[in-house]
Amino acid sequence: MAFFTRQLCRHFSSSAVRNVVIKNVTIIGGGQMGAGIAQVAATTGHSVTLVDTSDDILKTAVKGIEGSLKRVVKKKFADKPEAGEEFIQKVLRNVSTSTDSGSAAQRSDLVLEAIVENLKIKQDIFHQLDKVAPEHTIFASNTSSLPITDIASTTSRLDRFGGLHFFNPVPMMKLVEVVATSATSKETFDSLLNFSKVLGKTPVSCKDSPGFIVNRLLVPYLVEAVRLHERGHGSKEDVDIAMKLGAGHPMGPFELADYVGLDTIKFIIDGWSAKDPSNPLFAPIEMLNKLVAEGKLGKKTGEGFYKYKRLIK
Ligand SMILES: CCCCCCCCCCCCCC(=O)CC(=O)SCCNC(=O)CCNC(=O)[C@H](O)C(C)(C)COP(=O)(O)OP(=O)(O)OC[C@H]1O[C@@H](n2cnc3c(N)ncnc32)[C@H](O)[C@@H]1OP(=O)(O)O
Ligand SMILES: NC(=O)C1=CN([C@@H]2O[C@H](COP(=O)(O)OP(=O)(O)OC[C@H]3O[C@@H](n4cnc5c(N)ncnc54)[C@H](O)[C@@H]3O)[C@@H](O)[C@H]2O)C=CC1
Repeated sequence: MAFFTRQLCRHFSSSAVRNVVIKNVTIIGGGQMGAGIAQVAATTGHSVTLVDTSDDILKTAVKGIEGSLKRVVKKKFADKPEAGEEFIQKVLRNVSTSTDSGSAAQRSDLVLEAIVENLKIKQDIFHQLDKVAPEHTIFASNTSSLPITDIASTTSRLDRFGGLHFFNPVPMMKLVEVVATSATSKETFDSLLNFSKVLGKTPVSCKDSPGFIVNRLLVPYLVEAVRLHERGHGSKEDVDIAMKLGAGHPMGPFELADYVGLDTIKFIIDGWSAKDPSNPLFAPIEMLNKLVAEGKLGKKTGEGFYKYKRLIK
């Protein structure tokens, strides 16, 4: 039946592809974001294949998903630990792993990419997958900062390409920014919007403009926090306390930067700086560059702006 559906879909011209009901999902990248998205998609009954470059990374990703599910069931099944364990096993059965993105994509309604924030690497992956994925398959990127139009440009399915920008930690954060390029079809956009809702998230519609909505506003705030500190106008600790107690943020800017990952932040700043070199917002951030050069990438490596006892997974 799946084979028949695939063949049928191959016969559609791209403009004839209807709304795709997303059931089988391939997620490329099993890091913080990919693992979180896989967890939420599997929890909501999707069949998920998580792809990364090695089995070791994938093992760590699945362990991370299990750990996060344990936190979820502690609440959800507080009085029924056995039902909680059953729930975890049921969700995990919906997740398979692979180092072969091509064969995973062949079985997918949606290929969602959550790999390093590097345009060329993202473009190369989608270029390869475009050749093997069924005609109806929608491609989407979870990029924080790169134009979806640029990522999609190496494929022949511009109408079936959009942005699905999740927030970290994915199981807790309710927002998804659904991004349409000028070429994204209405059917594709509606399918992505609907998928976000089925995941239990609240989607907002975004144009393919730098930073979409949240990061357009968040990045200047985070940059100004670090500049303020570099000018000697406040310690990291005081800046974080101030923004938590004075502005009601759950994390201060330095805590949040460590949580996002300083390598990812550096990719974002360097990428925007290359595009807009005279913009003072993107001038090099010495503290950030030094920490990344030392491999101190934030909470995920145990040290960033702060030191952590327990690594997050
Ligand atoms: C300064 C540097 C300058 C650099 C400038 C450049 C800037 C460029 C930046 C670009 C950023 C790009 C990132 C991006 O694209 C978009 C993003 O994702 S931005 C990040 C958005 N996320 C946030 O803002 C997170 C804010 N924090 C929180 O909401 C909370 O702190 C958090 C929910 C993470 C944790 O809550 P907290 O109360 O602090 O801690 P607890 O550990 O007690 O957790 C509370 C509650 O939540 C459960 N939980 C937490 N994490 C998970 C998980 N992963 N899985 C399952 N459950 C989880 C936990 O179990 C607790 O449950 P209880 O029942 O309440 O005990
Ligand atoms: N960290 C955050 O708070 C957020 C990040 N994002 C975006 O999500 C994407 C991923 O970010 P994170 O999960 O934080 O990064 P991460 O560093 O935790 O994970 C990236 C994963 O991609 C894998 N990978 C790299 N190249 C690959 C390839 N060619 N094929 C398959 N897997 C590959 C890596 O092995 C790693 O496991 C980035 O585009 C980032 O901008 C979006 C929202 C929030």
